Order: sequence, then structure tokens, then C-alpha cells
Amino acid sequence: MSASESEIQARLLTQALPYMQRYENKTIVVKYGGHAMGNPELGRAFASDIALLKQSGVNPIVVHGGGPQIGAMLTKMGIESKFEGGLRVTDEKTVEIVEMVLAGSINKEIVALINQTGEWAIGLCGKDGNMVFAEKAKKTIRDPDSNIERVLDLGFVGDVVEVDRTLIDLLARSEMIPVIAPVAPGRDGHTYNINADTFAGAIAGALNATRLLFLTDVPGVLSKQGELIKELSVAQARALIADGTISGGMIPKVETCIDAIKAGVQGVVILNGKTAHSVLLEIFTEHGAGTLIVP
Ligand SMILES: Nc1ncnc2c1ncn2[C@@H]1O[C@H](COP(=O)(O)OP(=O)(O)O)[C@@H](O)[C@H]1O
Ligand SMILES: CC(=O)N[C@@H](CCC(=O)OP(=O)(O)O)C(=O)O
Repeated sequence: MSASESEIQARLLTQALPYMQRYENKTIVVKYGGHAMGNPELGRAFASDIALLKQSGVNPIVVHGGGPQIGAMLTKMGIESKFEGGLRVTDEKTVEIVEMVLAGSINKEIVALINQTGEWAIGLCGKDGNMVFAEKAKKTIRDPDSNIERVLDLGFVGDVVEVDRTLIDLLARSEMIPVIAPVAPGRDGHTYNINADTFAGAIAGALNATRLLFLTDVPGVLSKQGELIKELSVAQARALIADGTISGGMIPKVETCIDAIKAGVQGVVILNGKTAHSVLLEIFTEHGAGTLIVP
């Protein structure tokens, strides 16, 4: 290593100190989206970022998705994926596969990746420790042609109605890093499939998290010109939805950010999960990595 390289490395490490102090004992919820997964090297980088947060005294909580992976399994089983209002129409057979893919294979893959770093991750879903309860989602959409609002029947898609902090608080005081799949029971005894962004927002809100990070497949919220917007207030975010700059899957994501802030989360960041170590760059460097949405 040359003298200048070691100087740069030393500078980066010392710059991280104030951020490590700022986030000590603070809760950071990281939503790891299905689109950000898949590349083994990036997966290892993500796991080592989460491990480093825990080692630095932060309380990281991972909530993961797996939409594309559920889609691939449904295709394998000859079942067609159907979405309405951005949510998967989930019948009885589909919810079994959703639970198998999310709470089974993907959850354990992430746990294994974190554990390979030497840290201790534990895989959970909303069912564990009565952590999350859901009820059938009440979602309406407005037909763009007729302008008539209609209630969607999405089957076993759930809205989070209760979060019990007991288990998460217990884990925060331990060596364990919770990795949570967005599946939860209803008081009616059914299992519900919950959009991972919504689930992460509800968890972060219930914990009054200091930060909620959404790892997706774009650098953050982009302007009409395609440039990264570094910071947005809730009012500015709403304006970008209204003028069509924010569209598609970014709309529910930004709406979840706004709800999480209203619920008490101090700041929400949308960032690129396809950039190695984006979590560390966001938390421990001055300039951050994505779009910060603040009250
Ligand atoms: N203004 C915008 N800035 C960034 N992405 C946007 C914007 N408007 C729409 N998008 C779309 O939103 C997508 C991210 O949402 P989504 O696919 O639901 O993410 P994920 O699967 O990671 O939860 C981006 O890949 C992009 O195509
Ligand atoms: C109701 C609903 O749509 N649930 C999602 C849950 C997974 C998810 O949200 O994963 P990503 O974050 O990777 O998109 C689904 O079935 O695809």
C-alpha cells in the first residue's frame, strides 16, 4: 500500500468515528429488497455491513423482501403471478409458497451470510414471539378511465395492525441480529403476505427507529432528468408523486417512507442495494449514499 493510499484509508476510518458515536445504541432498520439480492459478492458485502453496524454498537434490524424469488418459485410450480395496485394477489396456495420462500429459504440465506462474518443473526417472521399481527389488506384503487374507486380483493395480503416489541427489544440487548420475513398471522388464524416495504415501515415506526434504509435497484429518488435527489422533505416527496416524477414501485416505497416518518422514524433513506457497502457508506460517511427523506 502506498503512503497516500494508507492516508486515505486512515482518513476514512477517523471520519467514521462521529457517525459511530451518533448511532451508538440506536436502532437502524434495513429493508433488503429482492431486486438487491442475487449477486453473491454483493450479498457478502451486505452481510459484512450489517455485522459491522452491530459491532459498532448500533442495533441493526434486517427486514427482507423476495418478490422476484417468489415469482420464480411460482413459475416453477406452474402458478401465474398476478399483481394489483403493486401487491401480489395471494390465494391459499400462493401464501404457502410465499411463506416457504420468504420465511424459509431467503430468510435462512441472509442469516447464514451474516453468521459467516462471525456475528449472530437469527431468522424470524411476524409469527415469532407474537411480534406482528396482520389483517386482510383494505386497499382501494381508482380506475384511471372511469375515475371510480374500487376495493381490491387481494386474498391473503395483509396490513400490519399490531407490532409487539418484546422479542425485538430482547434481541437488541443481546448479541443477536434479527432478520425478519414479512409474513404474519392474523387474529383469524390465517397467514398473511405483507409487502416488505410496508412491513419494514411498520417495524421501524413501532421501534421509533433512528433510520430506516430501503435497499433497492436505483441510486435513490431520481429527478425528471435522472439525477439523484440527495434530500427530500415529506412535502417535496408528495409533490414529486403528484407531478409524476415518482412513479411505479417508487410510489408505495416513498409513501411508506412518509408513513414511517409520521410514526416517529427520524429519517428514511432510499439507496442502491446494487452498490457494494452502500449501507456503510450511508451510515458512516458524511455524504451518505442515497435519498434522505426527512420530516
Ligand atoms: N423518480 C424515481 N426515482 C427512482 N426510481 C423510480 C422513480 N420513479 C419510478 N421509479 C422506479 O421504482 C423502482 C423501485 O421500486 P421497486 O421496483 O418496487 O423496488 P424494490 O423491488 O426494490 O422494492 C425503480 O427501479 C424505478 O424503476
Ligand atoms: C403483498 C406482496 O406483494 N408481498 C410481496 C412480499 C415480498 C416483497 O415485498 O419483496 P420485495 O421487497 O423484493 O418486492 C410479494 O409477494 O412479492
